[in-house]
Amino acid sequence: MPDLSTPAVEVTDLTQRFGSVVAVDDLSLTIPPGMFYGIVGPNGAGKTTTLTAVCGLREPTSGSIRIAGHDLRTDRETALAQLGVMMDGLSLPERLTATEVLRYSAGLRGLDDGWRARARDLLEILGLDAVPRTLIVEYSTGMRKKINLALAMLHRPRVLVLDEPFEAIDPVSAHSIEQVLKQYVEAGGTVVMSSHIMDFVERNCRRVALVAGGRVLVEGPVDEVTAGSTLNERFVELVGADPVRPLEWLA
Ligand SMILES: Nc1ncnc2c1ncn2[C@@H]1O[C@H](COP(=O)(O)OP(=O)(O)OP(=O)(O)O)[C@@H](O)[C@H]1O
Repeated sequence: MPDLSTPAVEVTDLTQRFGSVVAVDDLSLTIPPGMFYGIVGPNGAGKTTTLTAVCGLREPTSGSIRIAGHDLRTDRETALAQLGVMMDGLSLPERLTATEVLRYSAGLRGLDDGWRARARDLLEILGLDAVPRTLIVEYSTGMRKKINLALAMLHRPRVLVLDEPFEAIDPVSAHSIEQVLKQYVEAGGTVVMSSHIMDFVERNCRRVALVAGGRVLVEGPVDEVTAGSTLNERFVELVGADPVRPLEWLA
């Protein structure tokens, strides 16, 4: 069972500037352990930038991050050991097969032999066991997502950080991934994920943060945030949607 007194992830006053662009603007989030936590927001809201900082992949302009109580700056190795990360753009050893990549990762992490059974299960559930000889370089976008998820889970981290995990994933695979993540949370893990799939967030996440312009617009239990509407409706209401003017050249 998770230590319920220590947040799984604590982001305090996080700011990330890129030149004159303020991608994340004094953002704070406290993510309790043992739950599905969703981060939603429009394109360019700062979701990926926030998750990139949480994973220790970029030093923020200012602010602090703690993973299961470990400060990412002062206790980096222990903080990162708590995390499994699935983000686009993370490089993979392209000339290896899925099993070889998992073996490589297990070796780097110094995992005991239990990784083999976990790897078999993950490859089977994610449907990657059907292409045992295919090299990563030959993988489709969705297959890359899946091997990244397997890599993220292989060492049984306390916290999984997933940036848009269902983008480019077919419905059957999405269903399998949803079941895997549910089991992971039931076993005490924490999933922090960004998504544009409101339906998924509403169905699975216990809490949600709606981010726009690098700030948290609203945060709380999903049913409080939705307040009787759907998450999709609340999203549009809070973020604001401009009416689309008629395109005369389509007439
Ligand atoms: N490396 C970078 N250099 C410059 N600007 C960046 C960089 N990364 C992100 N930005 C800018 O920061 C802002 C937030 O981007 P971010 O990718 O975090 O948004 P997002 O909420 O993940 O969006 P999406 O839903 O489209 O993936 C955007 O204005 C983006 O253009």
